[in-house]
Amino acid sequence: MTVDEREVRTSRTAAPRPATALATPVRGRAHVVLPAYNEAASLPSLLRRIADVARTEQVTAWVVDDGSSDGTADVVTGVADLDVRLVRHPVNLGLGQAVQTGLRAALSDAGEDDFIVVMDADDTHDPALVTRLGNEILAGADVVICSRFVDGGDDKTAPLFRRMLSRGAAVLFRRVLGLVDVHDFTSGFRAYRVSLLTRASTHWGERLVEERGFACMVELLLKLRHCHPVITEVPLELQYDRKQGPSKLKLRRTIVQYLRLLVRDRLTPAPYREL
Ligand SMILES: Nc1nc2c(ncn2[C@@H]2O[C@H](COP(=O)(O)OP(=O)(O)O[C@H]3O[C@H](CO)[C@@H](O)[C@H](O)[C@@H]3O)[C@@H](O)[C@H]2O)c(=O)[nH]1
Repeated sequence: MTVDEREVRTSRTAAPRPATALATPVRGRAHVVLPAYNEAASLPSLLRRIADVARTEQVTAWVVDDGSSDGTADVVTGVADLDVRLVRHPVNLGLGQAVQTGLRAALSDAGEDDFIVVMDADDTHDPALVTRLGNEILAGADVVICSRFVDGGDDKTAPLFRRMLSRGAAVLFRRVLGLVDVHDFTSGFRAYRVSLLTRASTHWGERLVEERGFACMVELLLKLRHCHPVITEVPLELQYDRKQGPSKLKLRRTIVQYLRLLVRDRLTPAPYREL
């Protein structure tokens, strides 16, 4: 089975896209947002791998250095053959704020045919998938999730307790939210159509991402779902064996954040009204 023949699912809740008979879709630039906290050891290798993708794709990488103390900002400069932009938080504001900063920076520069990718900066995500993500967006997807939990995806290189957390969260969110076509709610590797993020960002402004930690990925999906996006998934083989140093995910804190997000979504629908 080739990669392209592997499972790709489309959200059943998606509203039909209006006919754009006269417009020929154009493959735009990939804006790759990399939220980074103390990733000086991993970023050089990751940026080189993104530069390889930039041989065949138009790519801008947006590194958001979130108050790192290990010289993360210093390793970002001077990557050959890659357009890299650095945005810095003077102090650590957390993953959620770094994602929001990166999305806003990329949106301010992106054209309507471009697409925005968010991926981890720890070199465990293969940037070669960016091409596949662009194809999915061109084919009509609004959100593309790189999923560990569809055919062809896996997270077997990750520690057992981390795998249990991600799978448990996926089962819980699918059941409670009824988004049955999404299999990996917490993946940090995704692509978004620019017009979708612009709409959501205009609506929510600074509140687009309120979660500070890893729950921000789920929060974004919950908010975007009110725009009735077409959501597809492509398989992700997590390359956790490339990781330098320990995970920054705090297990108990993240479980609490996931549960709080679910309760808030169920009990207070007001901020999540239709867009
Ligand atoms: N800017 C910023 N980035 C942060 C912070 N904490 C973590 N990150 C960034 O978030 C990414 C993931 O952090 P890791 O510490 O590498 O977590 P992981 O164990 O690889 O997380 C895996 O599981 C998560 C939950 O399922 C997934 O969300 C994630 O994509 C990945 O698969 C990295 O790019 C890391 O720099 C922070 O405070 N600020």
